[in-house]
Amino acid sequence: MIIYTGKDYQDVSRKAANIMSAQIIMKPDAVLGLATGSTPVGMYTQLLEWYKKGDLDFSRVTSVNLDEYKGLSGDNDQSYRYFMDQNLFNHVNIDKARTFVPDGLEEDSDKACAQYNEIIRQTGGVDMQLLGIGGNGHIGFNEPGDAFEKETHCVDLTESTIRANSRFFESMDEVPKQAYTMGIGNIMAAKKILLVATGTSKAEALYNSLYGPITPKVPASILQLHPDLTVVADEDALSMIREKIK
Ligand SMILES: O=P(O)(O)OC[C@H]1O[C@](O)(CO)[C@@H](O)[C@@H]1O
Repeated sequence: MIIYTGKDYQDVSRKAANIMSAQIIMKPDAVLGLATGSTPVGMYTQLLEWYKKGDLDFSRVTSVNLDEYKGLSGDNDQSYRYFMDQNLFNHVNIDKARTFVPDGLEEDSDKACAQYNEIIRQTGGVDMQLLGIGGNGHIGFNEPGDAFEKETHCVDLTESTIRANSRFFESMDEVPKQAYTMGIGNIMAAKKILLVATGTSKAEALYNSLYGPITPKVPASILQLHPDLTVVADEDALSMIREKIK
C-alpha cells in the first residue's frame, strides 16, 4: 500500500487525477472502474482540464461504474449515470456505448446484477478501480454486514448512508432505499485500486479500513489484502492514522 498525502481537497484531487491519467496514458484502452460521490468530483474536474489541453485521450477507454440507485433512470439528476455524464462523459471523447453503470430501472434485481457481472466480465477486467469511502467504511454501496458479498448485488442502504446522501435530495424520503453495487470480489479483482478520501468525517473509517481488523463490518478493510492499493488523502482524513501509527 502506498499513501500519498494532499495538502487540501484540490491537491488530493490533482494527485488522484495524475495517477488516473498515468493509467490512461500508459494503457490507452484501459478499463477504468469509476466512482461517484462528492470526493471524486475534483479529480474529474482536473481530468477535464487536462483533456481540454490535449493531454488525455479517452477514445479507447472503457468504464464500469461501481453502483447505481435502484429505481432511478439515467436522466434523473440524482442517478449515478447522470452524475457521470455531467462530471465526465459528456465532456470527453469517450465512446458512451463503452461506459457502463448498473441499470437502475431494471426491477428484477437478479437480472440487473447478473447482467452487470456479465458486462464486467466482458470488459476483460478493470485496470484501475477508483474508490471513495463512506463514513461507515462502505465502498461502492457495500455496506457493513456479516459477510463480504462477492459480485454485483442489490443492497438495502443503511440509515447512515441514506442520511449522508440525503444532502443531494430534497428530503430523506426521496433517497432511494436500495441500490445495485459491484461486490467486494468485483472490486478486489481490479489490477490496481485508487482510494481517495478527504475530511475528518473519513478519518475513523480510513484508520479502521487500512489498519484495523479485516472484517465485513468495515467493508473497505478488505483492501488491505489488495496487492496494488494506492491511497490519496488529506491530513484530516489521515489524522487518526497519524495519531495511532508512529
Ligand atoms: O465521496 P462521498 O460523497 O463522501 O461519498 C463516499 C461514498 O459514498 C457513496 O457516495 C455512496 O454512498 C460512494 O459512492 C462513495 O464512495
